[in-house]
Amino acid sequence: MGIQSPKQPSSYDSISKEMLHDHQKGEAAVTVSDSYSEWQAKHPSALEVFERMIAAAKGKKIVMFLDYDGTLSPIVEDPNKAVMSDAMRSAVQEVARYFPTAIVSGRCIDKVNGFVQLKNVVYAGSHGMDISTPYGSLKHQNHRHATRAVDEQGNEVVLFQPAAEFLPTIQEIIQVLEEKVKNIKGAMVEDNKFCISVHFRRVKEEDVNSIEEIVNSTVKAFPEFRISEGKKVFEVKPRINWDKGRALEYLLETFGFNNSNDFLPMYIGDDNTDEDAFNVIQRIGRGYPIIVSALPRETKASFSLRDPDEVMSFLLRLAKWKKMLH
Ligand SMILES: O=P(O)(O)OC[C@H]1O[C@H](O[C@H]2O[C@H](CO)[C@@H](O)[C@H](O)[C@H]2O)[C@H](O)[C@@H](O)[C@@H]1O
Repeated sequence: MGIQSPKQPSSYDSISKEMLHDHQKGEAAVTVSDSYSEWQAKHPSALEVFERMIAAAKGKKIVMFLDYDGTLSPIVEDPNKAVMSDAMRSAVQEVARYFPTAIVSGRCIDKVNGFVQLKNVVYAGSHGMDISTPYGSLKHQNHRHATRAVDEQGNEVVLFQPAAEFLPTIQEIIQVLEEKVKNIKGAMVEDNKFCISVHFRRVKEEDVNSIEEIVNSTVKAFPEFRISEGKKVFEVKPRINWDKGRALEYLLETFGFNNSNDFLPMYIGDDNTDEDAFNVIQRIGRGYPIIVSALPRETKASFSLRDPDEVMSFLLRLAKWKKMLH
């Protein structure tokens, strides 16, 4: 780790069961009883410790990983309207001018690409189960699930899709779920290509249990799938050993950092699935895991930012610092 990171709370795994029953509170995270300032003392604001962070990063190659929803765009009622502001877009573009940058989202790649609309970043969709990286300029190894392809813009890319074999079953599950939730007002099934999001943000409180039962009973018939919970959403994913943490490792290797010791990954995210990436950064013992949260919560992140506005300030500051060094 670049600078002394504060002592971490108990393991993320041990809290996941509790999370499954937390949806009535709304955000599927385990909140802690600390006040925000007590919590921040354990997870200092990345803006407040910025100078120390960059001092420790000197001479190291920062690699930036950014989650999308709740990090680059605020959480909104309608998932289709979670647009990113132009100001945030320029901040990400600026950061990506100086550091290899990846957007790692639960959304399918096409959707997140449509929101972000930047060419100088790489995209990992479906919680890291769909990674598209430009062919030729990066250090691709021989991976079983990687194939060369041409994307919609005509660029040669390498697609890494470890859950490709599940695509037909995912479509089958989507049909079943859509049929079953169609009479529950506000419920929405989102096709994220290699995973499915069943949203209940706009569902009446008394109908949330019915949604949970529908998801549980549907997925029971497909034992090769599992359910996790995010921010007012149940997510159905293939039961494979792949997550945002594994995606971070794959991307570090593809960016060419597997045999080097002068890189420093920064990962900024707000959701439970981002904890897998925070865990990897803690395990490799280098880098800055930063949680976006306006509430104290259990996390493996060492640092914090309150909301997407603070994320934007942090990104701009980082780009400005690097620009001044040039
Ligand atoms: O990994 P992420 O990029 O953070 O994506 C996680 C999920 O985000 C989206 O849902 C969440 O944001 C919506 C828009 O603000 C909100 O309406 C919803 O309640 C949240 O759960 C997205 O729609 C999901 O597909 C992603 O998996």
